[in-house]
Amino acid sequence: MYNMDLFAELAPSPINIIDYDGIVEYYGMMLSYQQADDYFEKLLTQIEWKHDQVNIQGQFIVTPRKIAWYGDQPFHYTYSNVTKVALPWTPELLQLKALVEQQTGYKFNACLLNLYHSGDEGMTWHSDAEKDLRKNGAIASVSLGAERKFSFKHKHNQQTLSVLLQHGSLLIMRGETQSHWLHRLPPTKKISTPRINLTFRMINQRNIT
Ligand SMILES: O=C(O)CCC(=O)C(=O)O
Ligand SMILES: [Fe+2]
Repeated sequence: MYNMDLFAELAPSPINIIDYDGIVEYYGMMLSYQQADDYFEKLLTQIEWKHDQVNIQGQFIVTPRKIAWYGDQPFHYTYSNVTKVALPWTPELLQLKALVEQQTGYKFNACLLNLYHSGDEGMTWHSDAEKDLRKNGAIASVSLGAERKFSFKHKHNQQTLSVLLQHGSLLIMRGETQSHWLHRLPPTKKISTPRINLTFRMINQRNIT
């Protein structure tokens, strides 16, 4: 019998967003709408959200966006010149991690979460290639809440491509994507509701206190 509460069926094969210099696969909805709503509510209240602190060209900036960093061990993760230490997994994060690993076939040992309170908040062009991350490791991105546009820009030819990240969807960036492409979450006036994003990552094991 078809059960609406089961995890939504994935497209038989994910759609590749970029055709060269890396692989970005959009799987569409990984969770049913109800499950996505439930995870959104739980993560919103249970995650230890903190405003992100970044240091850009000597300027210490506190972002309106909130973040959290979780992992198998107290991994250190430094980006924008600020180091974060991973908190232990929550049950919901472990469930989502297991699901993502099952769907993608990759293993992850840490997760960076972002909370964008509205369309006013986004993330500027960057690639996720810090030395703490496994080189060319896969990064799996789960989206919950407001549907937002996610864009890629090639570092040399400036080609730009975008995908809409649905509530409960899964996207994976792998291969040489981070070496050749930047990505961003553009701010938009059209959206006033919040979005949570989880990026499951593979941190090098030596990055422990
Ligand atoms: O919010 C997103 O979809 C992307 C977040 C991102 O690129 C990051 O955390 O590195
Ligand atoms: Fe990123």
